Amino acid sequence: MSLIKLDEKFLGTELREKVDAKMSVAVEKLHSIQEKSCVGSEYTGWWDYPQIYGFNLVKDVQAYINSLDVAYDLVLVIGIGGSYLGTRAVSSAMQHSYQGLVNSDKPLISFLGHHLSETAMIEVLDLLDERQPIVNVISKSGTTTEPSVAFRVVRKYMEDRFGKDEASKRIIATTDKDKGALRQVSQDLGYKSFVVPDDIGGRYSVLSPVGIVPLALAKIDVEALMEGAHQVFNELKSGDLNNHPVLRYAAARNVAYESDKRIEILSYINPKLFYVVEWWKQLFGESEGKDGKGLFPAGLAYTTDLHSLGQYVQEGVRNLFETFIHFDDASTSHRGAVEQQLKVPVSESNVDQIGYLEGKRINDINYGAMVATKIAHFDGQVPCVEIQAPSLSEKTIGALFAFFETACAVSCLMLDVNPFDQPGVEAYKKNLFGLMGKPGFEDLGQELKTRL
Ligand SMILES: O=P(O)(O)OC[C@H]1O[C@](O)(CO)[C@@H](O)[C@@H]1O
Repeated sequence: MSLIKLDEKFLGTELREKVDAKMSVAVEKLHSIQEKSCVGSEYTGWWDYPQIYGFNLVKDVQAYINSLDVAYDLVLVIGIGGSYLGTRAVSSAMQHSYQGLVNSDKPLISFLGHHLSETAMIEVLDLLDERQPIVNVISKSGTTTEPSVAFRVVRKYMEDRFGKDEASKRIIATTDKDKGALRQVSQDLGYKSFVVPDDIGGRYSVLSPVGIVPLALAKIDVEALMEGAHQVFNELKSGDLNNHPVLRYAAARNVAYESDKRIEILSYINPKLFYVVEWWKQLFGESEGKDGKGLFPAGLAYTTDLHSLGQYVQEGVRNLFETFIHFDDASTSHRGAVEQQLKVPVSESNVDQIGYLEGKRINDINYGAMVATKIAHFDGQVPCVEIQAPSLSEKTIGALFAFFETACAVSCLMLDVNPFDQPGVEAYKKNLFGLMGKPGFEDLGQELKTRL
């Protein structure tokens, strides 16, 4: 039985039949990934990564962390896109939302290098002042502008505060095994370093050292994360693949696209999943949005967004396909791993007119709102599927990573696009080089300035 399930009831009969008819193609595309015969096959190192490398990686990283001779209470992750989103997805979901303000034996985790906001950088420097930081700078290419700028700022801060020797013990680099400026800097300054595998692109890299090192530093259960992913990859190696939720989700997206849907909304009812959805947006956006094709990946937080964008989803342009994501019973306390429940209190007066909810768990009301929304959206011509996972944990998030990575690659192949490149991202990067005067981009810079 699959760890993650897919409910297709509200896809509608017509689309469900179309999904059935697509399943042989989905299975064939999965096999082309497994056999490394698909387009972009040189970047399929994420497939089955837990079994091949992941569990050993976890042991190596834990051994390294146990051998650290600096104390820390803050992990600062510097990276952008696939070099930070997976880590942020897991840490936001698993740590207390007010980590740092409530009692906890776990370090705070913070992020930089994913923007160019001076104010936000200054605020992170303020935070570093309050803490004993350890820094993990992560860039596969080692040359991305945003993390390079942030790292230069933080490196100076660390060297000024701790001196070069101790700073080099508090900085860990994760980058290409031999290419790029970050590899050079870490060799020159003696940083501990980890390698981003050649055959894994940024957005598929969360289970590699890119995610495992910072998450382990933050004392998150990375072995369980790996175990969850391993379980899903294993499920996809045999059995009745025609009915496997990963492939049915990929086929449902494809069928929705062919039925003129152009936007996929990933809806969630637990605010702690915000960055899981941000991770998903990069995964599908960079993988599928090319050659003039692809569903635009959007995220909606319910019930919050029902009071802002809900009107559009119900009655705006009918080009939407919606995927709901639901974890069973997500109320475990992140302070002590003790199951906690919260019910609507009984009240003598019913002046607020919610007496009918007395004694009900908030979670049950929340799920009720999700089901109500799903039916309403289906009735408003938005075909919907629901991804159902066991209770929120490192293991289920790991399973979800494997679920979405595989579904994304299959979905792209069904659309005849390369799931593993992102040529379109270069356009803004080149323009920025031109406008900021990078050597070699002077002519482009001149030309752009005449257009301003
Ligand atoms: O790890 P790097 O090389 O800094 O790249 C970060 C991100 O930038 C991109 O190359 C472009 O957005 C992503 O694919 C990647 O996740």
